[in-house]
Amino acid sequence: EVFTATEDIKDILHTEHHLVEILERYIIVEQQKIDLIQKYVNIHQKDYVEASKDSDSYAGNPLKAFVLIKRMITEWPILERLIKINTTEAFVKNISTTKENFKFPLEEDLEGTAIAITTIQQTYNLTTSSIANGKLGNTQYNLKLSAASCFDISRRNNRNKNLYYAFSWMKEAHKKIKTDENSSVGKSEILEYLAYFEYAQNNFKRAGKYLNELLKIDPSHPKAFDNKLLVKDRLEENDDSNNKLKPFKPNTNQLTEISNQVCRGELTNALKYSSKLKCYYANNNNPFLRIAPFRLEEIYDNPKLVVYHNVISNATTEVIKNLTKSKLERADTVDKSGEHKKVNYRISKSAWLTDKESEHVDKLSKRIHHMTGLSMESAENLQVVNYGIGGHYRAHFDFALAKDVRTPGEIKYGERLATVLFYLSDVKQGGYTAFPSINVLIKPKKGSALFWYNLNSNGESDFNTLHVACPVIVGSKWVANKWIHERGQEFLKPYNSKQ
Ligand SMILES: O=C(O)CCC(=O)C(=O)O
Ligand SMILES: [Fe+2]
Repeated sequence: EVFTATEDIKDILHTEHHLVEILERYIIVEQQKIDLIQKYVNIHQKDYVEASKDSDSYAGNPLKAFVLIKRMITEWPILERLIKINTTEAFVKNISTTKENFKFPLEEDLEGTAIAITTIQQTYNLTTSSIANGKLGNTQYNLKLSAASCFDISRRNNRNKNLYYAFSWMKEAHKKIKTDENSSVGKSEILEYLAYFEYAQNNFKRAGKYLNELLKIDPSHPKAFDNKLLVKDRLEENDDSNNKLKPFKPNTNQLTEISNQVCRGELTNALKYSSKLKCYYANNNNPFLRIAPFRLEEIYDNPKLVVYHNVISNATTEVIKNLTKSKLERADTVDKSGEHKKVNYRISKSAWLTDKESEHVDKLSKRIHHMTGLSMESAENLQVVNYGIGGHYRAHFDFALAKDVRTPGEIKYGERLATVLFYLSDVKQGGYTAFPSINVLIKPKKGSALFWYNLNSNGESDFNTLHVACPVIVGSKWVANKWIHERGQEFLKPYNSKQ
């Protein structure tokens, strides 16, 4: 699928462009054909008008007869052949090779993108109307969704039992259909859904209202009449408990709620990227770094969380992204049985790069050693990630939990002691890294890196390192993870190393 990495969406844009070029060529060829046929028709009609005035003298004129016969003998066969030339076949073949050789979206991409819109909406508290009219966050884009698109998003939410948003998008479709005359979705379909949603919320009055509206435009609607009787019964029951409204609520849970709040920057005293604990140039007593020390910003003390500014050059970020592009695979998680599973709480594609693969990757590992003072002996390869539409990763720890199965690497090298998270791109809107337990929110900045310890000074899992990749609203987010394990750090005593 393509929606899980914005890099792949770019390919889709190229695919459509290529298809349109084929269409343009097809139009030219067909147009030439039509033009020639039209020319023949015109000549005939001109002659015919003249001949019908006096067909005897027309037919008796040797010159006119010659021209007519010649046209029939020589030009008609050409025309016949021309009409028979099958330009469609080559065209169809061209289209299907394009579909084979270019990336083409699937139904699951449409589904994934619709879900992504709802995720963005829920995380950032955006109204359906504003999104449907092209507004994302504080930015107005030049795009309005049609009634049919709103209807589609509603139905997908309905199928996923996300009734709050299904209802909201259907109301939006209803609003839009009033001005959308050539809509591919009918007003009666929308009204039928709205009546059903109102009924499900015990709002029988409104359900009745929608059914009346439906019967007005479609008096023989197969279900509307029966449903109206049902609604009437419920209204006449006069049973209070029955008539209590049960408004839909967004599906959520406490952890999602807190994650969303921190992603929105709403948690009280949430530390922002620029709120400085301390900012200084570090050289870690490394002679290399005395010349070009790292610009380091301390964000949090316990767990230790720091940002290194401008730690990776533009050239290196581009090389790393390019090395990754052909290898990107949908991020999955490994379940208890050891099976890889695609999950909707992690919308991204990723690939691993080894130090051997490129001197840029190798240099980066050495740089991490100089930055952190930690040994790279037990570090994992570099994981490069490109997020997709609404790309995110729900609240998680980078260390394994007690219930998780340990990978052979984890058994051999110990836990993920520390994480270095490089930002390989800026993100236009959204896509922050958030730490709900300590109210820290970090805005991705191309070239900087976030570093934190996952284990406390006793080597125990630090649950305050819980973190989220907040949904990307607009933009392409690229990051790279380097996980450093316990093994190899024994003599470095990194735990208590205070600068
Ligand atoms: O992309 C981010 O902001 C965080 C990524 C992350 O936590 C991970 O990949 O483990
Ligand atoms: Fe993580």
